[in-house]
Amino acid sequence: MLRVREITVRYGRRTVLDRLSFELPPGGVLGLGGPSGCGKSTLARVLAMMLRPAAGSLSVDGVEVRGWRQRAPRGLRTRVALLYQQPRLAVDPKLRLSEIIGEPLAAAGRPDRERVAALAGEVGLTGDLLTRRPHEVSDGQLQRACLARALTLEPGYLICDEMTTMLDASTQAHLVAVVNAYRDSTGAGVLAISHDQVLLDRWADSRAELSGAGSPPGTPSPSPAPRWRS
Ligand SMILES: Nc1ncnc2c1ncn2[C@@H]1O[C@H](COP(=O)(O)OP(=O)(O)OP(=O)(O)O)[C@@H](O)[C@H]1O
Repeated sequence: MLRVREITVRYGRRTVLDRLSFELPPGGVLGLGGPSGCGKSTLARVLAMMLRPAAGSLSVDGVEVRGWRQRAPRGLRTRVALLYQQPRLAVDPKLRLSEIIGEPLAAAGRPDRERVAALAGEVGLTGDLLTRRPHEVSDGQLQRACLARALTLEPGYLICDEMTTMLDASTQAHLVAVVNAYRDSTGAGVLAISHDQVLLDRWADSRAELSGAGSPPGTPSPSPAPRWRS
């Protein structure tokens, strides 16, 4: 279980998440919607240990997270993988696709070409694409590489933050199918964040909505707390 308890996140003086509690169980796909700016990506970054909340706690399978970003213990950090909407912001432009997919394995000190090739095949990347760099492939091909990279260390939780928003229908369907197959074979928990109600209707086993925005920058709000509905 990925569990946040009473987390508060502020950007400057603005409170975006106010004492929010939330659980992502293993084994299912939870679809998360909510109006633009309500804090969905902020929550995703907290769950991936990339953003330290001002207050509250996060636990991963019962282990409380005490360090954030690079200070999070590797064993915890690699339990949760995050996929963004814009793959170009998530990769080193100098690396070849094979190196991008293999990054987590290399960082863990166990490079594994065969695993990289197998994952590339699963996400539908042909061998000729693996030697290319990000500027030589399409957004969809790069997102496929990012998904393969996210799966290399077999995370227990996968946070898909508008993962397929910029992509054509067939790439979207393929990536969702890869995530579902991964979920089926490993029992991972998936958080699917999207504005696309049709996609969430098809993809998610359960749904939740983050609603209520914080106050505009610099102005106090009588009720900045997002409300959680499921
Ligand atoms: N690094 C930051 N510094 C300051 N404000 C930020 C930062 N990141 C996000 N915000 C603000 O916090 C609020 C929540 O942003 P967030 O990206 O979490 O919302 P969201 O629900 O994912 O929005 P969308 O659906 O449009 O992607 C927004 O008003 C945004 O402008």
